[in-house]
Amino acid sequence: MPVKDLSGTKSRLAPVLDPAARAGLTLYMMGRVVSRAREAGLENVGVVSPDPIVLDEALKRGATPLAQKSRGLNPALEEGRLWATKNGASALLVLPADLPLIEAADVRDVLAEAADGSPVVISPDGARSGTNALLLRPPDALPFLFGPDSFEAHLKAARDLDAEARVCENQHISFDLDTAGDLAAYRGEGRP
Ligand SMILES: Nc1nc2c(ncn2[C@@H]2O[C@H](COP(=O)(O)OP(=O)(O)OP(=O)(O)O)[C@@H](O)[C@H]2O)c(=O)[nH]1
Ligand SMILES: C[C@H](OP(=O)(O)O)C(=O)O
Repeated sequence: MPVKDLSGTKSRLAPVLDPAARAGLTLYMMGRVVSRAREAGLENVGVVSPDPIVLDEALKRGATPLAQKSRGLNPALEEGRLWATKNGASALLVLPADLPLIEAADVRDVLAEAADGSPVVISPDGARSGTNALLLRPPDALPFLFGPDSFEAHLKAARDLDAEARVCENQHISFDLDTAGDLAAYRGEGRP
């Protein structure tokens, strides 16, 4: 799980939340995603971040803190991938921190999609433009192409590599909390 520096996190929410609230929201969401991932039975959860407060929270939640040395999301994920392969992982699941509706059953949904040996499973965001979960088996099955239109980019990379990619449509995973509109929708669900 990649988590940005708390001072820069959730910048699209700046019009509606002050910096402390954006940091608090990020810590809350990441802690929750770590716990749900562990509940789903993932053997090892690693959190890659340059932020010591994030890494401390990761440790408290039972994840392995990975101090990010590079800059940017995809390089951060490469650091996570290196950690996973060094530890003998047969598969790697990338989950962002900002999935406030995710439950253990949703994580299991993604894992189940790969149960018959499919090397790539992708869960898109609600607009089908972003990638909200990416399961790779083995961990180097695809390059990381997070950023604008990453859903299509990951599908294309799989096609180019002749790797079968499954799409896991999951309502909870499709909801990433990015904008003021997302925050309003989240609050509308009666969430804290
Ligand atoms: N370690 C690390 N994680 C990142 C980086 N950039 C984004 N992330 C994480 O990647 C996931 C998706 O991030 P985004 O939605 O692009 O960024 P965000 O900070 O949540 O929101 P914005 O600032 O509004 O883009 C979140 O878990 C982020 O914390 C980075 O440079 N390093
Ligand atoms: C990084 C990006 O996430 P978003 O910024 O769209 O939440 C993506 O899904 O590739």
